[in-house]
Amino acid sequence: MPSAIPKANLPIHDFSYFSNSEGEEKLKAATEIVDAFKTYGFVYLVNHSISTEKTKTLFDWSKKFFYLPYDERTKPELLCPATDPKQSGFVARGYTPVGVEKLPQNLDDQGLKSLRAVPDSKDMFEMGPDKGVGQEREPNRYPPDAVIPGFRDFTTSFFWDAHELGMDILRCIAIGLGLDENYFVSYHEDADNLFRLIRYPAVERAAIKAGTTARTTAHTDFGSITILFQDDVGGLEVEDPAKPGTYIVATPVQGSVIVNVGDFLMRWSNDVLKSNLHRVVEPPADRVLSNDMEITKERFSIPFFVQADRKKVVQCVKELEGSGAKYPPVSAEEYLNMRRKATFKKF
Ligand SMILES: O=C(O)CCC(=O)C(=O)O
Ligand SMILES: [Fe+2]
Repeated sequence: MPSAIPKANLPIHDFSYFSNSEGEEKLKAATEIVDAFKTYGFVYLVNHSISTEKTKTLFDWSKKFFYLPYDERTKPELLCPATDPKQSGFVARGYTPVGVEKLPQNLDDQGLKSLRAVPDSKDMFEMGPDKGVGQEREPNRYPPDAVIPGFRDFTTSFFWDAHELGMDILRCIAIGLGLDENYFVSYHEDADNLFRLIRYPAVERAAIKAGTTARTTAHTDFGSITILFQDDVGGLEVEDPAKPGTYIVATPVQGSVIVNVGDFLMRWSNDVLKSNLHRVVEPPADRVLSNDMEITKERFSIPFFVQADRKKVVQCVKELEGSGAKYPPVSAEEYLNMRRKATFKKF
């Protein structure tokens, strides 16, 4: 007997119903998950292929990294190239200090300037694949093994577990949309994904409330899908499609991953799948350290951005065209570079 599915404010599904079934059963499980992506753009999955134990160990490694001395994290060879004005690439690898990335809500947003005036209070460590075109284009930037022994091996192994889970989810989406199960997977052969460890430092609650600092302002993700691991602090919210401008609290659910559709896949699906706005706000009151200042707890989260092979050109899926394709063909490279360019402060 599978155990009861925990409760959440957004759809939550037992992924083993998809992974461990065939035929009609599999189709039913996939259709339910795809329905959630059509409506909310977000779904929680429990009983997926990555164990709670391994995820917990990943968070332990993330803490170890962010607790390294500041000088170790900010060595020039470790800093993300996108933070360096002399570099032309927009490739995320290595360490990004607090205040550099600002996720825009919308590329044409008139308010982008004022949004950017409020720094996102977070720092990040990002990795790509350890082999293949993604690695050749921009090698990973790790601290020396002597500084944090085992970090590189563990995160590399986790990268491939998350990639496999991503491919299973893309199969599920394809089946749920009535397509060949490898329709999307065949555009993700390079595993050119982005794996991001985030630390939101403890901040004054009043500052988040007053809007003088933010955790992550409202944005959509760029890629195909995002698989998010979060700790138990909370703060993630997803826009309520029934009431735009209001948000649903995406409470932490142990052992789950939160999966969301990115803009690239939304475009590719001719807007059948929804890429939805989300943000990270102050955590609930009980996650505030009790002292005079009301400092919110430090929060750790780990998104894994599944991204398509850069050279492949996608056009709106024929079967989803309805009364016509809404977008011209685009290569993943063109699209992702365009989005990334708008993300970093210096550009
Ligand atoms: O920290 C989180 O929970 C979400 C982060 C996020 O949305 C992102 O990095 O795109
Ligand atoms: Fe996001």
